Amino acid sequence: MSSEPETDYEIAKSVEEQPIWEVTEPFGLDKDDLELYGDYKAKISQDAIDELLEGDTEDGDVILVTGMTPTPMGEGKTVTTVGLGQALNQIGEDAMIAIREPSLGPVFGIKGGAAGGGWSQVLPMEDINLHFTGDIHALTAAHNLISAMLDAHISKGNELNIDSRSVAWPRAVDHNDRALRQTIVGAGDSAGVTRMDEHVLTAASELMAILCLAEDIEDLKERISRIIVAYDEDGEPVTAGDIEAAGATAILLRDALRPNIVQTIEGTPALVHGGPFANIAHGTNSLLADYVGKKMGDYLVTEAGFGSALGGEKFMDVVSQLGDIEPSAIVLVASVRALKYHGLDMWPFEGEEVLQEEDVDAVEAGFENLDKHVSNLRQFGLPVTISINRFPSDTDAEIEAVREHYQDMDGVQVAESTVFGEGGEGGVELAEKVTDAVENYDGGFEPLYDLDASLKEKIETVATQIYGADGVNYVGSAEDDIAQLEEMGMDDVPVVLSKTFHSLSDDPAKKGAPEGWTLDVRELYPSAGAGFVVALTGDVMTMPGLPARPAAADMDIDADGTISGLF
Ligand SMILES: Nc1ncnc2c1ncn2[C@@H]1O[C@H](COP(=O)(O)OP(=O)(O)O)[C@@H](O)[C@H]1O
Ligand SMILES: O=COP(=O)(O)O
Ligand SMILES: [Mg+2]
Repeated sequence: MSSEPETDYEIAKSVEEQPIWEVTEPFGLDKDDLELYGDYKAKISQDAIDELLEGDTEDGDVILVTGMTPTPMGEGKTVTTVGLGQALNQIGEDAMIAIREPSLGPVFGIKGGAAGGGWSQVLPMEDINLHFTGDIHALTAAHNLISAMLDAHISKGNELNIDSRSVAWPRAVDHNDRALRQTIVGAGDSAGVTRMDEHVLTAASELMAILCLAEDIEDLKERISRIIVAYDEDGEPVTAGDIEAAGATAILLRDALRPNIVQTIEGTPALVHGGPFANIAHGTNSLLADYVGKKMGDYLVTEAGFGSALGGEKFMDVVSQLGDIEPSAIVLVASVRALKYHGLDMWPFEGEEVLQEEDVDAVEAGFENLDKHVSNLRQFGLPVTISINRFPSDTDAEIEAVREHYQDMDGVQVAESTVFGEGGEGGVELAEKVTDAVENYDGGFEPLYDLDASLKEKIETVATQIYGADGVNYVGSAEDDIAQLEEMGMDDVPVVLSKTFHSLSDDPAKKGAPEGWTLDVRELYPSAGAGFVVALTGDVMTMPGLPARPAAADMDIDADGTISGLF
């Protein structure tokens, strides 16, 4: 290792971690409240969760970190969440953070880990990016138990008269493996029914969403039993409860339901729990982690995936209406590289090198995208602070251009953040501006739609007011799906729109703030256990694929267990 640690892994290994109970103690959790997984990782015990949630401690303020439409590399929401949490503690506040658990898919794929980076990471990063406390493995096992019980039912008498062509429950795996997108199961099993099947990434499993929304074991089991796994010959839904899978599935998730707690590089307590992506699911960590976090701290900094039109919108229209949580302030992460990516209208993505050359004109041309995210977020009645996440190649002229463009804009403030390179110290301006915004917040938060609006009204509200579409085309099975959902009484729930994260529109090639287009919704299906409806647009993959040379190709481990290539 060179004198100065350089990679995320080297920086993480250069830090002396504290025993996790010493990190949580000042925030009200002592060693007896934790179920230790070694000295640096723990789950919070059910008794401690119950005590926190039933206690009369006032909830802290929730700061939601979202972002502009990102390059495929990501623009630093997780880094900013960790860095801002550290910065708030540096300025004397009691702040917690809550983030999602990384999936092995992107870790070994393109994007790499999701434990932050530089001097704003959660530790132990290699555990968190790999097996952590086993929650995602438990989810995968639980998901596939339902699949196995469903196929056993179909091939052993099929008492429920399931139409094997209408199975609605895929299999799951926690890898980006395009070869598993469409599969044939039951081949060669003489008693079995050979049928088409598919695999989703575990992050896209409805069980992941359920784990992130369930409040206790009873709620978990009840949600699982509501999962629609297939339809019978009369088109009636068949649930996981109908095939008697709810109890066993809940057993497999018993421990996974409890939030994990670790620490940041600077010793800020970090809840890491659940991992739905925001393009194919609702995109934020578990409600239980949020509930515990806002009891433990005066501030809870949490992130929602991809750009604000995906994770941000879903946090405020879906999560805040399904759970007891709402933000008091928004941090909108912007980067010079993403502004240039939009300003240069770059698609397909040509790599970060092109975006590292100084180009103030391209930065200014990219404001179209960031302006749209600002105006979108202001519709929710929340104060917005733009955090310019400074990368090493950014120049003062580029940063100044961003500051100038937003410093006099109504309803928004701007701060430069160097938390990647400097940890909490690099986020003091951001922390001071965000706490100021929270203090002056008038409590005007409102989701964009009421739950009693029709499914079409909800979809059209998001499409026109957030994505910038002129309207919505219902193609494929969408109209029939809506009719069936209304008949099932699944129309008074939030809608999770599944859409590309590369654009505000449903066309990944369109950068900036596309106008004069219509959103195509091609299919809708119920997530009856999670309590929302998913609407599919474009050709978003619930099973991403690996590139020809994935990040995994550069990973290695040496004789003493030192890992390289994990970032
Ligand atoms: N200011 C920065 N300088 C250098 N690298 C950064 C910076 N911010 C983020 N990164 C890196 O960019 C990638 C995306 O950051 P991340 O916080 O995961 O983004 P997001 O959560 O928005 O997807 C990670 O590899 C991270 O380490
Ligand atoms: O769901 C996506 O999350 P990130 O934007 O943090 O990668
Ligand atoms: Mg992230």
